[in-house]
Amino acid sequence: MSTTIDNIKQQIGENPILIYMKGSPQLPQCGFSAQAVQALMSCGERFAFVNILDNPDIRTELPKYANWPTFPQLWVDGELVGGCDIIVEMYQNGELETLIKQTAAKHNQASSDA
Ligand SMILES: N[C@@H](CCC(=O)N[C@@H](CS)C(=O)NCC(=O)O)C(=O)O
Ligand code: FES
Repeated sequence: MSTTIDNIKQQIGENPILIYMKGSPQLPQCGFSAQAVQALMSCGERFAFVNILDNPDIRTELPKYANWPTFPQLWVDGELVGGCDIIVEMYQNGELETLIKQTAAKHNQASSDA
């Protein structure tokens, strides 16, 4: 039987750009998730999302695993980048787009080499 933590690890391992949020990118259910996903979408690359309102176990377990108490959470290349404040700040200073574009390019390269 796979545990919630196994599930989380698999999601983080398989998706180089992944946001845990409340609601969906098209219909965020909280202003923090809305701001964060808007910044992420502005970077123009594909990303995965998990709606934690549909996944109460992940909502409970991920903050402990991540050592980060709140949502949204942006994970890039298996590492926690941060929540809304950090994402918006990185978007405003250009770091988010650089990180997202580099990550997308790296993984597109990896899959075309495979
Ligand atoms: N300052 C936080 C704002 C996010 C936040 O406070 N999220 C709260 C309200 S949406 C949260 O996730 N609480 C835990 C929960 O709802 O499970 C950030 O930068 O991400
Ligand atoms: S759901 Fe109330 S602040 Fe995010």
